[in-house]
Amino acid sequence: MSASDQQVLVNKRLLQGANMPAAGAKILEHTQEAVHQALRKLGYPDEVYELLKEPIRVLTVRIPVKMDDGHVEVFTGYRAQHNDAIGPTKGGIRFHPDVTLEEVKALSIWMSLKCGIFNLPYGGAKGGIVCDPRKMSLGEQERLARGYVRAVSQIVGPTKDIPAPDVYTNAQIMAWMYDEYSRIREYDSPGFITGKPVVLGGSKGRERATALGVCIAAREAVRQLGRELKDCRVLIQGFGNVGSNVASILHDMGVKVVGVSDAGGGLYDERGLDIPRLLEQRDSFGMVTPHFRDVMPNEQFLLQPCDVLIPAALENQITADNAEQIQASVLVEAANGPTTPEADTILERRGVLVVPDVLANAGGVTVSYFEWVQNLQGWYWTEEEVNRRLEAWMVQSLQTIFHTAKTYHVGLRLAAYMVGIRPFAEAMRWRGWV
Ligand SMILES: NC(=O)C1=CN([C@@H]2O[C@H](COP(=O)(O)OP(=O)(O)OC[C@H]3O[C@@H](n4cnc5c(N)ncnc54)[C@H](O)[C@@H]3O)[C@@H](O)[C@H]2O)C=CC1
Ligand SMILES: O=C(O)CCC(=O)C(=O)O
Repeated sequence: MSASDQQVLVNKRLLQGANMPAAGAKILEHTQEAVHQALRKLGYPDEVYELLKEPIRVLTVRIPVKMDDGHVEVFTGYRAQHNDAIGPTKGGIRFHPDVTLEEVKALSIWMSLKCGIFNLPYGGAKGGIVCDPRKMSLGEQERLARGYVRAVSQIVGPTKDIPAPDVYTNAQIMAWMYDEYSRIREYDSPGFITGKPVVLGGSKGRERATALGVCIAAREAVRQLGRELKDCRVLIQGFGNVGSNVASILHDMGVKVVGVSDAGGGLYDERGLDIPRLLEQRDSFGMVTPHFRDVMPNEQFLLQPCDVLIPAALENQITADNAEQIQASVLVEAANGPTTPEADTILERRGVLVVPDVLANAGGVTVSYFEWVQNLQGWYWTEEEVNRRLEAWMVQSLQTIFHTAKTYHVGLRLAAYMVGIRPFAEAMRWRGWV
């Protein structure tokens, strides 16, 4: 990429940054509309929607952190708990400069939908801190992670709300948070958080679980079109926890991965990329393109020839601006919210099969649930057991959504919202809330 191309990208990014509150509000609005539509289709009255359209609890916190140069920086963080009618709430914590309250609220609703689809005994939650960990030392990240736990400690816990990793957070950050929470409570509490290192009670298989679920979803979706995944060319946007593990699993399955990208742009080779080499070169923030000169802008990357496109980065990547030109016939949403509603309409008209995020990427929270169960029992499973259960739960949930879509003559996204939201409406009714 030339220096002027890079400058255009930087300017675009800055502009996107300036628009973040509006983008977050739009995501929340669209999520609310979809939840409303699903509830109406199921025949629930509007008072059910009134309670489900916003999280029942949201906490905004200010976290002072002593930076390495001695000055104190104050970070803003959020925790949104969507609904606790079924059980404690559950969902990841994101460290990212573009985090907004509205985005975190929408993400908490999506977490409820995932838990509903997979019959997990949880409601959804999500956390976020407005920060850029790529520009912070490990010590600064640790102080921020511990400060966040102190700030939200009243509303989280193994029977209240159980966090996990998300964008730019990982097993190390979960370990610091677990340690801080255990110190505050004065007892060891591994069930407080999932996605921990295995030696601290993390589940075997959790690190790859989201990606494994995505690959199973891709395999089953392609079969719906009468094809096999091993005969498809796959393009993956994002090379972090999810994207890189998707690439690794597909490579092991003998599938040709023709493109991968990160925040710096994309790499494409129609003969298939050397995935093991890219995995070795990738850094802890999912960057691999700095090792290459022939890097294309992300906008161009998404339009490259492929059969299956797997967005595994951030929201709003497939939009009305590029949906007409996307070449894939199957799109599997590994990221949360990668497709805008306008793009969804275009893709549906074009006959592209879209497996929605709340179905495709819920392997992560499913194995987080397995981790929590193992922590509560003190009885740990082998990786084979974890993967076998995940495979069975994924296939069952995919079949349920395909079947619901056919029965109600709706698209997969609306079917997923219907299946995901129904348990909350029912639980609230039994409890006498509505
Ligand atoms: N980690 C998990 O278990 C789960 C993650 N997800 C979702 O999957 C997505 C990715 O999450 P992780 O892999 O955990 O995050 P990560 O922080 O490990 O990786 C993010 C990747 O996206 C890339 N990226 C950032 N901005 C980009 C841009 N503008 N264009 C292209 N690439 C860009 C980064 O360079 C990096 O490769 C997010 O939407 C997350 O919410 C969903 C379910 C579970
Ligand atoms: O593992 C979890 O509990 C939540 C993962 C997550 O944040 C997500 O699915 O978006």
